[in-house]
Amino acid sequence: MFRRRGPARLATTGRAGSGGSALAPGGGALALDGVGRTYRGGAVVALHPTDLAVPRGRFVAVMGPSGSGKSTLLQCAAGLDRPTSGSVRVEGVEIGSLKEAALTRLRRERIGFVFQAHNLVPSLSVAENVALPLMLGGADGTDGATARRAAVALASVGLGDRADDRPTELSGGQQQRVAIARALVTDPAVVFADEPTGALDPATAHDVLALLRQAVDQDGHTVVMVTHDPAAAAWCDEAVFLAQGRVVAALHRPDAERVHAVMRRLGRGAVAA
Ligand SMILES: Nc1ncnc2c1ncn2[C@@H]1O[C@H](COP(=O)(O)OP(=O)(O)OP(=O)(O)O)[C@@H](O)[C@H]1O
Repeated sequence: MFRRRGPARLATTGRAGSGGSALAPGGGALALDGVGRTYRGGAVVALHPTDLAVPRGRFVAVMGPSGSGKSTLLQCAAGLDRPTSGSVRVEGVEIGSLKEAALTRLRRERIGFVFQAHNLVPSLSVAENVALPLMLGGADGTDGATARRAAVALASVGLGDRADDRPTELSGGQQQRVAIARALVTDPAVVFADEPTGALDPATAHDVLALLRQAVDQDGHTVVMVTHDPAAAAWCDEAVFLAQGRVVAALHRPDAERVHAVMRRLGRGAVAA
């Protein structure tokens, strides 16, 4: 388990002989056990076998140089890609054992996604966009309960008064907040955020990160966020650093300066913390 308090740690524990790394063993919201991904019959190793356990109610940043395996890790953890080795458990459910339909349902109901491009549907209202995961899951849109859940999620991101607008009537930051409401509306086990502030100016990025932090602190959500930005990582409880497909470092309660220092080291080719 991650520790809430304690000294900063750069050290990670390796899997003997595999180069994988673990912040901590155990279950919780998300657990990767020896998850690896290769391409071209093993010629390209995007992710070496990796262990990672994320307890509920944590905000975790995944960082590392370009090509280090961040997206690969995220895609495997979120059930968007099938790893070539190891297992992923979401709330204890091993997703590799699920058939495609069950995996789709798990992704829809237990996982939230926030991407750099928010992918809102322009022809739907803001409220309808937020309700979309519920509707796709078979919710009855006419009984009021779906609309109420969407309204609560929208209010939680401060956009309760924009429910009837179209996404194009909102600013980029507001659209990203709608995307966060949409990710949270199903009360997922884990929210995966891939560069959620990559397209935003610093002030707007600040607001979006504060919302994700609030989702963790106030509502007990779990967020795993890929980011290149040390200032974004500083909002997290933990930062894990990848280099050449391996977890090579971790920071507890990271601050931007220490994150910068690790990234500088990794940029110079140092892969051992
Ligand atoms: N479909 C694929 N076929 C072959 N190699 C791939 C494929 N997808 C990813 N890779 C390789 O796997 C490695 C990790 O890629 P990944 O996209 O996970 O890195 P990343 O850290 O997310 O990079 P970035 O920060 O630039 O988005 C890279 O060397 C990449 O070229």
